[in-house]
Amino acid sequence: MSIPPRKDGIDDESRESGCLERPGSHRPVRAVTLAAVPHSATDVRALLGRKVVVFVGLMGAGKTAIGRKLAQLLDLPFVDSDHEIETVSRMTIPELFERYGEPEFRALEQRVIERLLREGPRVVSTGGGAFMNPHTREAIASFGVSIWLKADLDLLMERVAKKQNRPLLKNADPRAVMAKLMADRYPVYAQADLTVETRDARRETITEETLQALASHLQGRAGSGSAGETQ
Ligand SMILES: Nc1ncnc2c1ncn2[C@@H]1O[C@H](COP(=O)(O)OP(=O)(O)O)[C@@H](O)[C@H]1O
Ligand SMILES: O=C(O)C1=C[C@@H](OP(=O)(O)O)[C@@H](O)[C@H](O)C1
Ligand SMILES: [Mg+2]
Repeated sequence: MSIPPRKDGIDDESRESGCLERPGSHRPVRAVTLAAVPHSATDVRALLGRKVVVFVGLMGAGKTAIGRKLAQLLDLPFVDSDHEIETVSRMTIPELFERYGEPEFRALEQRVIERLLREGPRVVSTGGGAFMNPHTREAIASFGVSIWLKADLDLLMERVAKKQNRPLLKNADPRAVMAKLMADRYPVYAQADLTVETRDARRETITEETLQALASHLQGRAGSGSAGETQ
């Protein structure tokens, strides 16, 4: 009794050798797919050249946390624009909002980010409202590669609940405020050069995924000479 052929039509010898024969041809074709080789941080650093990596996105997305880790991987300086604002003003963000109001905070934020962008290659994590300013967006487009770190509402709310340092959320219904900010800001964040979806995963995992997304983006630019992409 002969062994019935397998349903997929591939004989055992071909399966073991990883070679298939195309119907009507005698040239063996490799049936194995090479996994994409991850890019090293050194490659990405070289591809970046003088560009600044800029994180944008809503409060709680992890811009500060992931930006810091990515800077370590790339061996670049890390600056968080909110921390820089606090240093130059010698006030906390809530104090600035309270004493001078949001418009003053936004003006200072614009000046600080423009300076940081001119100071050479680095990773900059911005505060959630910074990218809404058209001048800041323009400066980021000239000097940087922008990454929108995108998260869902539940994750954002879980993360921001840990600290009471975000004046916009000092409200009876912070979830409704965040939902409104999502509706207002997402079309603008979508103008970033690339989007990285984040989730409840280890910082190291999200940072590595960000590195690979950045590599693909920069390689695309290097290869095609195109201005950029939005995912
Ligand atoms: N991948 C992650 N896993 C667990 N906690 C995270 C992660 N990313 C950020 N966090 C935490 O969530 C909170 C908000 O992150 P943060 O980086 O400050 O966000 P953003 O700067 O976008 O507002 C912080 O307490 C931070 O430690
Ligand atoms: O979304 C915003 O407008 C803000 C986000 C905050 O930064 P994070 O996004 O780092 O929390 C901080 O800049 C300020 O409270 C205003
Ligand atoms: Mg932050």
